[in-house]
Amino acid sequence: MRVLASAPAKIILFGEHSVVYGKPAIAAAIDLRTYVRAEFNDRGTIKIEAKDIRVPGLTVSFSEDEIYFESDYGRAAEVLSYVRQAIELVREEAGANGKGITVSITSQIPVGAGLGSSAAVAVATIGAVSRLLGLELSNEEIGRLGHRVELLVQGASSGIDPTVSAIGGFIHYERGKFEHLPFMELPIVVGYTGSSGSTKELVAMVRRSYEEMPDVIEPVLVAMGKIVEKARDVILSELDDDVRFSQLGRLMNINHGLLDALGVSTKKLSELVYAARVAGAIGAKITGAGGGGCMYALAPENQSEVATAITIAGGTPMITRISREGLRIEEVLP
Ligand SMILES: Nc1ncnc2c1ncn2[C@@H]1O[C@H](COP(=O)(O)OP(=O)(O)O)[C@@H](O)[C@H]1O
Ligand SMILES: C[C@@](O)(CCOP(=O)(O)O)CC(=O)O
Ligand SMILES: [Mg+2]
Repeated sequence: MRVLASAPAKIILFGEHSVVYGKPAIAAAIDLRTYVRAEFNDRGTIKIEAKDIRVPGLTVSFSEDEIYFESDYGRAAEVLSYVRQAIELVREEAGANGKGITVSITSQIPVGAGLGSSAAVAVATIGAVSRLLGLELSNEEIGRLGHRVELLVQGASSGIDPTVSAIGGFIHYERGKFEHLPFMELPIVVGYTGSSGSTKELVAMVRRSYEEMPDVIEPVLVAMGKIVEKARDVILSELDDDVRFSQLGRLMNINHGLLDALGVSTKKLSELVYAARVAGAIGAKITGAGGGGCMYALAPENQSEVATAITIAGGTPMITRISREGLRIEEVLP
């Protein structure tokens, strides 16, 4: 038997980092996907073929008639830990420890770019392997298992990414509880810096600041939570789109300033944010953990000008759409 599952990337519209401290956040699944194929093998091992992951540190030695490859095995094992933990967790849930499983991954999501590649790969793996083992899990339950995978690998995780990747759409999330917000076409442009940041390291960095200066950092996190509640009110309001977008844009700019205050922006991210605003975006901010990765801009009237400005500033623009669908079982072959 062979199962192919896919799960989407996401953007965090408001509230990354503060969501780890129990504050609310708003996120949407987007139309970039990670595909995971799962099948049994008879060796009793876990085998992972990750076609889009590059592991640095490969050394190749050439002698007359032989070639030797050496790689940093520790790094390779670490990079694959989301997939491995996802498989182990599902095997345990299914009472199938020791069952040989091969998974093969292809992904459209840039890695470490704030678009939730870790959650998408965990959710798609759990979806494919649970179906393979005959476990009947709802997408919501798969989101919760994805959260456990992120906790095991990162040490800390709010759970918003695996939740939105599993269930799709546009959500308000707080401490494991989510609410679907009405679907809306968001006129956004995502700008990718081309560099990556590790969520595990950035979340740990914010934690250190919090522990060193709780009186300073706590009010920043509280303000972020208030931005999210205000944004939710605006999204649910009956206001005209132009008024709603202009209020959301202002909230995005304040949220970006606070993320910068936490130290998770970079020169390049800030350059893309300012380039987008100068080109007419009504709001622009980091999305995801930061330290590289992506920003997004709200540009109801001038998406293409904003995309050009991001390119001129050295980034890669992506015009994405919200994905209503979360985890999807694409194919089950006997
Ligand atoms: N296609 C993939 N195959 C295997 N592992 C992946 C894949 N995409 C992402 N990952 C895992 O997720 C990690 C990146 O997650 P993270 O630091 O949270 O950044 P983000 O979720 O923003 O992309 C990678 O280092 C790797 O461990
Ligand atoms: C920084 C954080 O709020 C979001 C991280 O998203 P990403 O892994 O950078 O896509 C962490 C979390 O919510 O667990
Ligand atoms: Mg992640």
